Amino acid sequence: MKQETIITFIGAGSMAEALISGMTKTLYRPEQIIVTNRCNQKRLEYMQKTYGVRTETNKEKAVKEADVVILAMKPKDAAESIASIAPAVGEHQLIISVLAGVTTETIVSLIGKNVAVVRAMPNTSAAIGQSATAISQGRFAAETHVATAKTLFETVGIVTVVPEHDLHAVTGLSGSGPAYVYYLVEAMEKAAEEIGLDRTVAKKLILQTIIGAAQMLQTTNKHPSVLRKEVTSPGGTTEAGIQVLERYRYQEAVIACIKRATERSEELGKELISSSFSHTTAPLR
Ligand SMILES: NC(=O)C1=CN([C@@H]2O[C@H](COP(=O)(O)OP(=O)(O)OC[C@H]3O[C@@H](n4cnc5c(N)ncnc54)[C@H](OP(=O)(O)O)[C@@H]3O)[C@@H](O)[C@H]2O)C=CC1
Ligand SMILES: O=C(O)[C@@H]1CCC=N1
Repeated sequence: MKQETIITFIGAGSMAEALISGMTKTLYRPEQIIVTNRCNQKRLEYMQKTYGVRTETNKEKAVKEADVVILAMKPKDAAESIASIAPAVGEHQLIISVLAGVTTETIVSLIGKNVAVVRAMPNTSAAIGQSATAISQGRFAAETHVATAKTLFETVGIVTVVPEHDLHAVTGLSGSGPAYVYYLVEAMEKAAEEIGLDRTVAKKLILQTIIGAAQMLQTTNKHPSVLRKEVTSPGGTTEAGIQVLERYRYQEAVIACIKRATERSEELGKELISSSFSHTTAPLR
């Protein structure tokens, strides 16, 4: 990607911030990034002060200046938001969407032009360069557009290219994934308090336990069940603990959670279609 590429974010929330934080630490100068949102002026001031990026309240102007436009609003706001920028979008531009559930075909239809769209599903660990991102190519996107998107997301973590229908599952798995881990940590912190450990000591131990386990998975390449068995002495403490997790059907709960999140991604896409195109017969997938 050329150093002078201008990237405009439509939306300045958690995901935009995570990406901007990672991107400005690596390949991009803050001046290459323009951030817009709906109306939260304080948020734009924060983004400008924190990352040095340019901010713009005139969305059309921000879009016209861009080589790459990143859609980073909630799916429920997408119809109104994309309609408001559509007249400013040119067919030379690359549109990257991080919207959960919303297909490239829906975005092309909302813009109403044969524009290159790459759909991406990063996660908030982008903020520290540790996102697990999957991307897919829209109908009018060329390989060069995919390469541009890949380069962009590689500044904030690892990137894999998947067929678009897989992106719902990716969203349920790794898009939402950090929240499942944080939820586990919340529970471990509550448990530590109940069993009488000092909060600061417990926090330190929990954090290193998570980091250590993640790095064991990465560096040893052993199957998680093998690593689990290495911790579990017959008749010991781990076995006793895991028996309780089994009684509460821990694995079943996690599997159901990821399936439900995947299904919700599909629903979000359909909700946007039915709210945007209920009066048309536009061919959408
Ligand atoms: N959070 C996450 O972990 C992940 C999120 N995503 C996706 O990223 C997208 C954004 O999520 P997230 O950052 O969490 O959401 P936030 O609610 O944090 O941010 C949404 C942003 O969109 C802006 N916005 C709303 N309407 C418009 C509009 N009409 N024009 C321009 N901007 C608008 C809001 O501006 P204002 O404040 O002014 O209303 C706000 O800056 C979603 O589609 C989500 O599916 C994908 C992967 C992970
Ligand atoms: O919760 C959501 O809908 C978004 C998509 C993936 C993570 N956050």
